[in-house]
Amino acid sequence: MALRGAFRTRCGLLSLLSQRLPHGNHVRGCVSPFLSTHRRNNSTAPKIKVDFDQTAGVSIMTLQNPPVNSLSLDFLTEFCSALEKLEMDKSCRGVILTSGQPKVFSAGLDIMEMYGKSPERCGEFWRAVQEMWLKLYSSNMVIIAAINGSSPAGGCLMSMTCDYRIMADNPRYSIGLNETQLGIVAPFWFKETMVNTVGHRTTEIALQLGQLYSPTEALDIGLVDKLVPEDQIITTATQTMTKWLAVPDHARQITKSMMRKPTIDKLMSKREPDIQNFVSFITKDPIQKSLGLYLAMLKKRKS
Ligand SMILES: CC/C=C\C/C=C\C/C=C\C=C\CC(=O)SCCNC(=O)CCNC(=O)[C@H](O)C(C)(C)COP(=O)(O)OP(=O)(O)OC[C@H]1O[C@@H](n2cnc3c(N)ncnc32)[C@H](O)[C@@H]1OP(=O)(O)O
Repeated sequence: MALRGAFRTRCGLLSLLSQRLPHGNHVRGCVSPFLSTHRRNNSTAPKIKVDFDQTAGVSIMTLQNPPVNSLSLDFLTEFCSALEKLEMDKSCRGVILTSGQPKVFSAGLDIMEMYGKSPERCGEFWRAVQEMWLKLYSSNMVIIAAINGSSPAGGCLMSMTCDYRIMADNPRYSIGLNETQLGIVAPFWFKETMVNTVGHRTTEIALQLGQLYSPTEALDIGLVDKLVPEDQIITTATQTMTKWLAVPDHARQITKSMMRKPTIDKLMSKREPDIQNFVSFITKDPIQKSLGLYLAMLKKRKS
């Protein structure tokens, strides 16, 4: 049933894009799903900047994958490797995640990684998405998200893996799991991460509608924990970190694990079927057509 519903994607995509277009700039006419070019970030520049304050034991990880910090395979690989290094460094007890790109924390999974790719490549990509989630969600460090821009879908997932979320109080920004609006389905571990964050009923509504929330709405439902003016986001995250690091590590870590272990264990025991499920879903023709349309519309709304 879920798959059948998800195949009715054209309508969902169009309605999402027309909702998102600023100031009545609606999609006009028919958009070709065929994309001959797409500006890619093929740069070899580091996609993650790590600034470690040895005295405080805190690293700031700045996401810098222009233009919108989409989670590509390269980005995820570099991110996991940087996080693993910090995890293994006993002098690093806390991480602040933030974006180096204007207006966007992360645009979520890189749609180009799911469009027109071989099943093998899609599988490799999905394993990297799982790995990012597993590393963040099970980290022994305190992780605080300093959400200084929009954070849809995978960007919201990334934020929800953190222990505390501070968002810039700018009504132009939005956050949420909007997958259904793209005609795709948030996997069970996305869903459970959201349930663990905002509760079952709120998640049920949010996921079915593919709802994106303004910062004020996100604060209301508990999707973020604090709103601050954008220029205060890092100082607030640093102050919050000091409070969290005042708690003895072992007690905090065991408590965190107790809260999150059932969800982590569930994905660990279903990793391969979850990859197969994703590959078989995403490579279906109707899903591919929808993703193509969505990408084309993302570009078109600029012109
Ligand atoms: C039964 C179930 C079985 C299995 C499970 C199956 C499926 C689950 C599968 C997938 C789950 C996916 C989760 C995701 O994360 S999907 C990604 C969703 N993301 C979005 O919808 C965000 C789209 N982007 C935006 O809304 C905006 O770009 C923005 C608000 C983030 C920023 O707006 P701006 O106005 O600042 O920037 P733009 O001009 O829109 O974009 C600039 C540039 O970047 C390109 N782009 C934007 N987002 C993405 C993206 N996610 N991936 C790739 N590329 C992206 C955009 O096209 C522009 O490109 P050009 O400069 O025109 O080349």
